[in-house]
Amino acid sequence: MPCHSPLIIALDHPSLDAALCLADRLDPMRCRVKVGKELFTRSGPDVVEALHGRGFEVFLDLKFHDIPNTVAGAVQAAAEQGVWMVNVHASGGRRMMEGARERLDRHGLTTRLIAVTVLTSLERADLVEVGVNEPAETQVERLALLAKESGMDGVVCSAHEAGRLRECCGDDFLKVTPGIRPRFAAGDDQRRIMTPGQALVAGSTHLVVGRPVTQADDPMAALSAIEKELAQ
Ligand SMILES: O=C(O)c1cc(=O)[nH]c(=O)n1[C@@H]1O[C@H](COP(=O)(O)O)[C@@H](O)[C@H]1O
Repeated sequence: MPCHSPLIIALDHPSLDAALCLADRLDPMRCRVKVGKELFTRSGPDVVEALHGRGFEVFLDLKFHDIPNTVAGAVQAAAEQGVWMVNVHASGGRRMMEGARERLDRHGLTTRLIAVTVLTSLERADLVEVGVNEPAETQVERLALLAKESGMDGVVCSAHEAGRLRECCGDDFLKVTPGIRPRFAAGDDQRRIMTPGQALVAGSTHLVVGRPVTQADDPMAALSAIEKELAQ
């Protein structure tokens, strides 16, 4: 059964056992799960298979960024594992994104393909240091429009930019927003943050939540508290 919740829980755990231990405390009808770089580098495809076996839809968050041929192959490999969603960096450029799209289409793979715009941990001063002399929201909009033109199903952005992207890219274009901090949680290393309720109102289609759930004494209770915030 497909999951209808907008919540994606980031399983940023150092081992397969730790990730599955957390997954076993969650309900696949009430959230999807995200497998990122650390977990995948340690556990490989086994973790994806184990999560599928437990009924979860998986967002494989490896943020591919390389020459077009390499990224197309990596995206295909991810999609062939049956993951629900995979991502690349929009700053890899049009030909990289188009190549990934074309590869999925050619093989009839329906995995959602999205592009990261500007990481939610970056603020103005960080962008200036890497040569981007514009506000984050301007760069996010530029990369989102490029991602849309290049055939992406949506983008990763902060909820602060979701509303503007709804206007320029449409409702159907996915806005997957990390940097979500429920009222009860700390900000950690995130910079462009919002509460779950505010993020949905702002135009996010999916909310990525990690530490506020995974580090909670009772992860399912934390998830319930977020659902309650969303219902308000
Ligand atoms: O692509 C992502 O998921 C991502 C993009 C981004 O801009 N910012 C961001 O935090 N993420 C991921 O979202 C998750 C956020 O985790 P918490 O900060 O613990 O809620 C982490 O797994 C990050 O890798």
